[in-house]
Amino acid sequence: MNVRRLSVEVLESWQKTPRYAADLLDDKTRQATLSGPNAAFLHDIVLTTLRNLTMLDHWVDHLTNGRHLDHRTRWVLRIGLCQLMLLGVPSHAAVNETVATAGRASGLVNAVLRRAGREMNTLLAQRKDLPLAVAYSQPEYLIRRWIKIMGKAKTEALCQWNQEPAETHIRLNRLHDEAEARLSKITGLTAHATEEDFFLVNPVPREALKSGICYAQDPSTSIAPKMLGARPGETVLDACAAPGGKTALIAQMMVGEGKLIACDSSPARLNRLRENLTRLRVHHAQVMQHDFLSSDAPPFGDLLFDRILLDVPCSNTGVMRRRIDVRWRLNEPEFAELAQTQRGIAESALRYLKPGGSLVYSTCSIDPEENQQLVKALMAAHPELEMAESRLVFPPKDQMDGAYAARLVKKA
Ligand SMILES: C[S@@+](CC[C@H](N)C(=O)[O-])C[C@H]1O[C@@H](n2cnc3c(N)ncnc32)[C@H](O)[C@@H]1O
Repeated sequence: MNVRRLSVEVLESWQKTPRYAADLLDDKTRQATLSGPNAAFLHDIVLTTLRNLTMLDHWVDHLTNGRHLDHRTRWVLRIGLCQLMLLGVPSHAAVNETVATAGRASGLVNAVLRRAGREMNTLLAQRKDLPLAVAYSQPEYLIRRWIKIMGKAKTEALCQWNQEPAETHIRLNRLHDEAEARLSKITGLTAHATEEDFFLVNPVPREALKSGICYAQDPSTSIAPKMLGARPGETVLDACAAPGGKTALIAQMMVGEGKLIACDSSPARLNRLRENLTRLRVHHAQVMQHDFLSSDAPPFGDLLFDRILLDVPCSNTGVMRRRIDVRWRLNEPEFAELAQTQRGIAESALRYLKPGGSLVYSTCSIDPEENQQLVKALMAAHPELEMAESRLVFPPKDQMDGAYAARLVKKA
């Protein structure tokens, strides 16, 4: 099984389809029945290549003297350089195995990778002098936008953060009676310093996740549900709920008492939400399909809620380390489009908030257009709203995924 050939296949289909790299990797791993070190190596090559795409292209262009290359040859060179320059694969293995996948371009690939071996130290040393967009492989418009928002030092810290492979955290699911006892027997868990019931895991405890005693989620995902502060007996709406990480935590806080309605507009994502809630033993949530941008009456009728969580769709700029596709799929006009969607969902959901009730608006974005500016405009249009608290998580400072949450109270 040639892992290099498989990685080129995954990267070529990533370029042709809008599918996520992680999903393509899962499919390929299954089809090729890869496991253990081979599966891990395939993941490493593909994700490291995508995370360093601009840097690798800079090297490809230098080492080929700017020669025009077909798509496949470029991917072969990128994965070859990725192994040599970034993954520390011994040069004979990186060169020979990559050349073997190159077909008619094998002569060129061989010459370029051998030249890279000779120039490696110089090329790596030159990285620090390159523009941030090249050295950290982030789109130029994002770098410009971030420098304007937060200055160069914080932008560089964020770029550095985004280049590290993401760690996996799990949350202990207290709705499962045996969760605590069973989790205590698992090795490789480190309790999170500040977020209760969250653990850094290595390796990922797949059987424990399947059994529902825990759920894979970053500690930052608990901020909005905790800010919402749902209590037993209340009537609570999670308006954009799928796949359900936050719904499950809200359900745990309500200890099964009261009314919890979990909505989402996407039927496919609602299926995942139902599966997750069943596995996590969330029995009292009612799952309903509703598009908060449509003029349809909501399936929960004229119910008003004590608390509403609005975990709206967003740019995902807080989770770019984890979601490698984001930087290459997002474009600048989308920020304004997203803000319009977010505002529309917020306007619609506000109608169902009781006087005296709380609405938590949250995103996994670090961009003010989707966060502070949006909430400010919403409050300006709704003088009945008061800001109770807000928090922006900045990954390099807080050492977790980026997120924003603001709790707005509707005056009684
Ligand atoms: C950030 S995700 C929610 C994540 C979820 N809260 C969790 O913790 O697992 C945003 C969700 O909003 C849903 N969504 C997008 N537009 C919507 C709309 N107009 N009305 C309701 N849900 C919508 C998407 O399908 C997506 O599942």
